Amino acid sequence: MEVQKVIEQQFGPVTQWLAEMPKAELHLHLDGSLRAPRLLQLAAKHGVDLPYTSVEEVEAAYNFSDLQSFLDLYYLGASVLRDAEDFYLLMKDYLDVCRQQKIVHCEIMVEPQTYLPQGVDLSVVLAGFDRAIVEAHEGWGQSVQLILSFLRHLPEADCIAMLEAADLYRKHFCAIGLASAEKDFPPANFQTLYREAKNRGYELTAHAGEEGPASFIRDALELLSVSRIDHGVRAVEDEGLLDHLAANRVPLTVCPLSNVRLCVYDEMSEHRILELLERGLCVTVNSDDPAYFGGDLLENFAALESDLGMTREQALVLVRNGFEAAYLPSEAKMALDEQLKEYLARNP
Ligand SMILES: Nc1ncnc2[nH]cnc12
Ligand SMILES: [Zn+2]
Repeated sequence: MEVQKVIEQQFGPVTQWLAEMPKAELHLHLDGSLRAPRLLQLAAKHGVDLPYTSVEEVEAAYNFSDLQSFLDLYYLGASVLRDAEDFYLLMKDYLDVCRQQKIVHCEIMVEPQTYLPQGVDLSVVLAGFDRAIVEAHEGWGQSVQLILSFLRHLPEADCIAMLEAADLYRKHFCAIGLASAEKDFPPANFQTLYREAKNRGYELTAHAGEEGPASFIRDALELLSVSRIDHGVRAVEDEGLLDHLAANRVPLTVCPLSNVRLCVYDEMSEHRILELLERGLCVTVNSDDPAYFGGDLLENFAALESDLGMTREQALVLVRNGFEAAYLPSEAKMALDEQLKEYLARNP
């Protein structure tokens, strides 16, 4: 079926309006965009033994009880990525989604520590990524930035060693981030890493307040000096923090489908994203790990429309927040706003 028909049948009117609207996605782990068919293809190519043999078996396994139960399969999946062609295909598949869903600017989390057990060097990873990024940029003007994301279940010293190894490739990354298991690995453990990254001129973001408490969001802001928070939904537990986030327009890159699939909320109807929006926080919508959580960016917006009654006005503010929160110079943000204005003039 052609894409337009699928959109009309699957989505409500607000999401249909969003489908062709220029948008940004700021919270996307590239390993989390590795879909079952590609996963199986690469596993076969490299002779990697996985506990599944069909797309159906892979998707049946994606039934999570918490963040760790997801991470176990996520790192297993990423272990099939071995050579530059694999990384090219991984990036190309996601950038094709960007083209289909009108994600005109994306900021993608890359986690080189994940590939070290397989002996894959950052130069191999970036060679594959670069080829796909150049093709998408030249092909349809895709704007892409990479975030060098660290794994917080590993010692800080290992993260600093990776930061130093990435010095050779500094120009490829706009920011650093901090991902993986949150509860036992607080922001306070990574102060030297963040200080070193700041000295190198990186923008700073970190996952905080996904499974961890609101105090981790405060700590990420105060101890790590981050300018953006990935997830941050548990800020709702701290009124003073909500006031601070709103007053300072600190962006939260929220991932609704992820939060339900990882049991942060039992149901989408319990999600608080629209309350945060109405309170003046700079919340944005993102897909996190779309291959695992049942939807790309547009499906995340669709869930807000169907389960929370997101209005057109709210949808537009969420899209504008995505541009505001991007790690882009102001001229580039103005160009995105211009594209949005043109779309709105044609599709009021
Ligand atoms: N939702 C998530 N939280 C923490 N680390 C992640 N890595 C990939 N997805 C993640
Ligand atoms: Zn994430």
